Amino acid sequence: MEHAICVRGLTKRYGDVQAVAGLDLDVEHGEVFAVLGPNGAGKSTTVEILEGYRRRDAGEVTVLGRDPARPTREWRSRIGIVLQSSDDRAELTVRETLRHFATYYANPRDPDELMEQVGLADSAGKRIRQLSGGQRRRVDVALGVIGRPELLFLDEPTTGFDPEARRRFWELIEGLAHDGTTIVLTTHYLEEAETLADRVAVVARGRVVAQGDPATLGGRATARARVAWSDGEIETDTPTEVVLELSRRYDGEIPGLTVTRPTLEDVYLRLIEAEEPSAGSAPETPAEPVESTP
Ligand SMILES: Nc1ncnc2c1ncn2[C@@H]1O[C@H](COP(=O)(O)OP(=O)(O)OP(=O)(O)O)[C@@H](O)[C@H]1O
Repeated sequence: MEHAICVRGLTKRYGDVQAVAGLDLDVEHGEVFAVLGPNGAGKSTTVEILEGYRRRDAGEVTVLGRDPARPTREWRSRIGIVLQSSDDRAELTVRETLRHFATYYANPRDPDELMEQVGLADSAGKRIRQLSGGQRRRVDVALGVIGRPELLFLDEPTTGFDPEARRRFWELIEGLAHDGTTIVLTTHYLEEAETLADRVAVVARGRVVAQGDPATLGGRATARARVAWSDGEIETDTPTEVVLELSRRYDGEIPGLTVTRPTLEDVYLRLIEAEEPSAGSAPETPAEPVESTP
């Protein structure tokens, strides 16, 4: 079967800024795919092109079998989008909002069940403008999934969530993924990507610089382990031997023992640093935005 999303050689320029610079990407049906990258890397631009809300300059793009530059109503109804927050329904209650949006779809989720799932049941009668930032975000997510989309785009979905709300949200996403929804997620939370994503892509300067299973990205699983204890630490390829040796030395329990491998954040930061223009060389783009002449 063809990929849910297929991108080859995608480019997009805004004036002097090359926002997307030859990006390749495949997302399989049913997977959770996280797009990581620093501010300005080109993530939102790419996702907006995939959603059919931004024109590309060049490249081949297929989303659910169609070119998103030529969207149809039927194609749009198969896609759910959660943007970086919207306030336009401020005077309606949560329940009214969900019921209203449910009428747009042929086979919507039940609004009451959905409010329960996203943790909004207690706020059902509140007006949107009375909600906290985190609660509004849950409304956004509920609206993104109410039409049972095959493909769901989530743009930084848990920004502003407290830890408990984030956990509940992750459970909701895991449930959707379990039911077969393909999910594309942009996030700055590495833990979120690690928890939810089957695969991640790291985008820097408009290109994918690494992609794969978050557990093995950038050689993570085979990287040297760090064994630390209260009197020292060592990097090693054979942590078991080191621990056995230490155990003999201490004749039992090793005080303060930890054995760690690079975290996803370690690997991510290394990849991003490698992409930054090296110190002393001239940057490709000015650090400060310059006024473009009309
Ligand atoms: N509408 C626009 N007009 C001009 N430049 C833009 C526009 N949208 C984005 N850019 C520029 O394109 C580059 C990529 O931006 P984009 O929003 O795609 O990055 P991002 O990876 O999503 O960043 P963030 O993590 O901050 O959301 C940036 O340099 C940005 O300033």
